[in-house]
Order: sequence, then C-alpha cells, then structure tokens
Amino acid sequence: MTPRQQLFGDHDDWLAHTLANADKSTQAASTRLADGCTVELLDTGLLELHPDQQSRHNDLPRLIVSAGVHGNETAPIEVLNALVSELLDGQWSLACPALLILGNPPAMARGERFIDFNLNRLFAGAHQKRPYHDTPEAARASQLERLCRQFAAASEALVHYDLHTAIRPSEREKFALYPFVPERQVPPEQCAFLLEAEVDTLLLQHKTGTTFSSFSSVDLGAESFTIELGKVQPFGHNDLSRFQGIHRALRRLLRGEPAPEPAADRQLTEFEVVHEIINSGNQFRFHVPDDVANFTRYPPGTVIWEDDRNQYQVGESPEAIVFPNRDVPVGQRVGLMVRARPDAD
Ligand SMILES: O=C(O)CCC(=O)N[C@@H](CCC(=O)O)C(=O)O
Ligand SMILES: [Zn+2]
Repeated sequence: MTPRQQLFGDHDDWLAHTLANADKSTQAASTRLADGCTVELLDTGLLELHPDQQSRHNDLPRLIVSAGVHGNETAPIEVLNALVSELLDGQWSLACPALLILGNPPAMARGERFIDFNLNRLFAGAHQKRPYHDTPEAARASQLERLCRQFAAASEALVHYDLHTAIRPSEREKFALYPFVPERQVPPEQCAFLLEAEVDTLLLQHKTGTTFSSFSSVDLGAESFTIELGKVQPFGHNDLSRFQGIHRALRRLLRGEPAPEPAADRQLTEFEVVHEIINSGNQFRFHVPDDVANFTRYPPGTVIWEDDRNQYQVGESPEAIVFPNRDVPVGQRVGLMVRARPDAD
C-alpha cells in the first residue's frame, strides 16, 4: 500500500478524504515514509507530521499551517493539500514537526464560509460562550485549541500561518495580519518569509481577538499571522499560479532549507488598525458600499458608520477600509479602518 492509501484509503488525497468525511470523525491512521518521517491522520482534516530524528533540524520552529477555517476559501486548501501529496509521494523530506489543519470540513464540503457560526471568531475560549457552545463549530474550535496546545512544546519556538482568501477584491492582493500582543514586534525572519511568499503588505492589529491566529499568538506564544492570499473562489476555479509564492515558501520551510536572500526591490508596507467597526445593532448604518475593494482609501472627515448614538469619521489623515462586511451579527466586526504607518508609502 502507498502512504496515501494507508492514510486516506480509496481517496486520492487528503482533500478528497476530508470532503468525503466532512460531517464525521475519522479513525486515526498513520504511516511511515521511506525517509523515516511519520504522518498521522488525527481526525478529519488534521495531520501531524514528524521528521525522522536524523532529518530533524533542531533549530527550526514547530510549524502549524491552517487553511479552510472559512470553508469557501479554497485556494489555500488546495495549496496545503498539494504540499501533503508531494511529501507523501517522496518528492522531498520534512525537517520540522508540523501540524496541518483543514479548519472547517463541513463548510468546505458545502462551499460556505461557515455553517452556524464563523469559526474564526470562536477561539481563545469564545467557543464556550452562549450562543456558540454545543454547535459543531464550537466543538471544532475546542478540538483545534487542544491539538495546538498539545503540539506546542514548551521549550521550542512555534510558528502558525493561518491561510485565507478575502471576500472582496483588494487593492493589495496579498496581505498578512499580525495579532496584537503587547510590546512585541515582527521578527525580521517573519518579514522575510512574508516577502518570500509574495505577501508585501502587513497589517498590525491593535487589540487581541478571538481569531485562530490571535489564540496561537496569545495563548501559545507563537509567531502567528492570518495571511490573505487573494480572492475567494469555489474549488477548481482558482488560478493556482497566483499562489506559487506561498506554496514555494512553505515547502522551503518544511524542508528546512535556508531562506533565500530577500529581493532588493521588495519591501513590506505596514499598516496599523486605527478602528474596528462593530455592528452595534442600535440602528447601525454602514456607509461603505458593498462592492468596495479592501484598502480603498477615504479622505479625512468621511463618515464611515453611524448608529443612534455614535458615528465614526476618518481622522486627520486618510484611512482605508479592510474586510467590509455589513452582513455580520450584532457585536461582530463589520470592517477595519487602517492607516499606513508613518514610514510606509
Ligand atoms: O474578506 C473578508 O471580509 C474576510 C476574510 C477573512 O476571513 N479574514 C479573516 C481575518 C482574521 C484576522 O483578523 O486575523 C477573518 O475575518 O476571520
Ligand atoms: Zn477567511
């Protein structure tokens, strides 16, 4: 039997297995590759990989890579699946422990962002609260938190990349969000990784949240990023040539190869969040049109939202909108207002 057959039975690959078992748990299975690497299927959409001791590069961080936390964001899922197939087919050897996650299989199978609740708002313990608790997405958030905690090893560095695609087009196609942790700064090697992955915009969050990457940063001490890689498309409709940067950069990291020299003409442009727009419910009115692209700029004084008590106007310098989405429940994020950092373009 091939490693793929040992793990996924009759299914061609990890993605096919995950979609076929989307609504149920799967029995654990494992295989050992010719180079000694062990691959364990922990449950539907969850793989843990460990290199053979000989091939392990001890100075490398443990790596968590997740995709499909939103089920309709398919391109990163296809990239992760392709990396797993390459590894199982013996095309390269793994050098660091890795936990690979397809976040929300039931939503993936239905081509939806989520089923009951947005999984990416249920981390950092939010899954225990009403009305989320006792739903399948709350159970998945709890399972992912537990597995990530187990995978993290106290004395070893941990890195987490949570891969997404955005609902809207974007004036900056690829961008990363860096969760807020007081006093920390983005390490240079993480900036270099983002540029290697062709992600040249970085957005610094201004407070902690209940996203997957905020959980892994705050609770596990990981260097984590939510990475937006393009626009949402159904399975089979992605132009995967636009995702080669992240594909190559992750493969290089998993293989433990040294990072390439950063290209002299590439630089990260940094933005900071200046305001989080929340649906207040109090006759909340959002004045950004539905079809506006991420990073569209608004001049000082523009009224962005108002309700029966408050309003938000752009401050003294222009601000841009990211993730505008009026269709969210009361209390949830409608969008982010962001501003280029002083030393940026
Ligand atoms: O395009 C959109 O409106 C949403 C894209 C998306 O899923 N983004 C993440 C960002 C998470 C973060 O703030 O780190 C999300 O909304 O969950
Ligand atoms: Zn997403």
